[in-house]
Amino acid sequence: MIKGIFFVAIDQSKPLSDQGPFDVVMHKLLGKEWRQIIEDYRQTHPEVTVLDPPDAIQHLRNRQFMLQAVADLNLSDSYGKVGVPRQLVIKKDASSIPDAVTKSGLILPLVAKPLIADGSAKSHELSLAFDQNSLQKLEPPLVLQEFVNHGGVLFKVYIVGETIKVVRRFSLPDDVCKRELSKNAGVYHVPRVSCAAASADDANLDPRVAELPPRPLLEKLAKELRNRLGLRLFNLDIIREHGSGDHFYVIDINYFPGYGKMPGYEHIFTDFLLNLVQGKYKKRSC
Ligand SMILES: Nc1ncnc2c1ncn2[C@@H]1O[C@H](COP(=O)(O)OP(=O)(O)OP(=O)(O)O)[C@@H](O)[C@H]1O
Ligand SMILES: [Mg+2]
Repeated sequence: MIKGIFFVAIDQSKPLSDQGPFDVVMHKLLGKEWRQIIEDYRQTHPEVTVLDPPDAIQHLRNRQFMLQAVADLNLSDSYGKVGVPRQLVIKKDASSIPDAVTKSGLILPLVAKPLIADGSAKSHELSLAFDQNSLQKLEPPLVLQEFVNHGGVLFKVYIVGETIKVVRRFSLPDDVCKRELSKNAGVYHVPRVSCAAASADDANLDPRVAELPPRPLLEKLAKELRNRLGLRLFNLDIIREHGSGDHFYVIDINYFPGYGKMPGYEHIFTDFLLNLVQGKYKKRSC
């Protein structure tokens, strides 16, 4: 029987005083970091199932390491290839960026992403740098990623245990660089396009852009990443390189994404939790 489910979520964009009562009590009374709180709770309550280990969740908060598992996997089969954009980490000193970019061989335009992605608004403020001079206007610590042309469509792949759901979303258009360059050279602040409620499902899109990634490819990718990341509840943002047909890039991985936007989430989640409990009981009775 499921007695209760606690999803411990700390909203990093708000001060602790504005958090829900559970988090505040935990923090204020114990004065500990959230990971330690869960670890301690797990030790003293062995009957409780922790859905995903705190350290594995923490790993996804750093964009330097977030996509490493996908790069290591280097997935390529008859259905397509999955990689990650080439990227460079800049920890400090904005004036060193132009040189570092030249040495790395990265090709402009570059997407600049804050190094830490912790759910706060600031950590999701992205910029596009079009020219060498504008690079020193960026604010480290950050990750610089090559912009991959992808036809303005992104695939959000939701993973809940062994279930996968894919939805199409609008993304940055390929000509954003040309358009912004004609207005003013420099740094363009990227709006949070993929969070917009609008789905791209009904839009009149070029079928070569809109076609979902092949199911067998996604299944293989999800299975491998579940194991490599050690997580069950996450999503992948995937784009298809424009004109490549079957070359995909994972550009972002989020832990416990907004599942409310995943079609059929009520049933999927209920089944996931019930399977978990049944699995636990089976183990106990063996
Ligand atoms: N390497 C890239 N090439 C092309 N477009 C990119 C690239 N990286 C990011 N983008 C665009 O920027 C958007 C946001 O990037 P990303 O998902 O990495 O950041 P985020 O902070 O997690 O944003 P969000 O929370 O909106 O997903 C993507 O949805 C996509 O439109
Ligand atoms: Mg994203």
